[in-house]
Amino acid sequence: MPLSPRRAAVPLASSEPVRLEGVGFGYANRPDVLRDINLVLTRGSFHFLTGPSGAGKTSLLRLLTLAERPTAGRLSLFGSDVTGIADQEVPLLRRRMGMVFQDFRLLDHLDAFENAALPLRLAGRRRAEYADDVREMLNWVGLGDRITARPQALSGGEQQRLAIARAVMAGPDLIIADEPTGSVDPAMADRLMVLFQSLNRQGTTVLIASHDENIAARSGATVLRLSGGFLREGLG
Ligand SMILES: Nc1ncnc2c1ncn2[C@@H]1O[C@H](COP(=O)(O)OP(=O)(O)OP(=O)(O)O)[C@@H](O)[C@H]1O
Repeated sequence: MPLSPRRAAVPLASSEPVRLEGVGFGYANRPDVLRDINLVLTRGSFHFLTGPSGAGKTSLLRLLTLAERPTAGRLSLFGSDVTGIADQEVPLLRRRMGMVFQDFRLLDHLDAFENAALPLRLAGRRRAEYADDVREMLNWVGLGDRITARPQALSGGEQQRLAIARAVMAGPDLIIADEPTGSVDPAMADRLMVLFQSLNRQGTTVLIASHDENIAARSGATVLRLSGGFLREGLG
């Protein structure tokens, strides 16, 4: 098995990492993208978010990672109402999340090891404590021989795997991943799913947005579907 991320010893403040009540969202001067979204992700749940291109999957994830604020309704994370949270309060909350973005957002001046180790460094851990774990994780995602490579020297698929390694490295309470297997082949996609599932079994709440309804169905996770701005459960 891949990893045994050291989870924080502190108990979770809430058994509901995510709660949306009547949440709406729209970009300026455009029709609303999300309407009356009601969703609770309980601790240790695993959900896929599907829906056609443009349905609002990324927009919903951007609300959850606090890159955007709802234009209606109420959003709570880890038991706190964050609907109107101030920007300066966001980084601390984000430390409890592992985020995989569609454009990866790796740091170009850091090599693969340092990128993957970033959440551990931010958590104040010492390199000697985490170096073996980081190497083990990079091996697991197939980057064992690319440890000293900078992101710009990695292929799209390798960057995606590195972004996932970074997101899961510190054993976050909540993983929010946007098309995390979009740039890898099916065998690697299944391997990466094992990583998410292994963390999920340890209590991490996982939400993955994906076009790939096959991988969603195979995962056995609850599937949520966005269509016309509304959310419903189930495939198709
Ligand atoms: N920054 C923005 N400003 C204005 N409109 C936006 C912005 N980002 C997205 N949109 C629009 O919001 C709608 C939802 O986009 P979003 O990226 O959330 O969909 P998606 O389901 O993630 O799509 P995809 O599967 O193609 O990534 C689309 O109509 C899109 O054009």
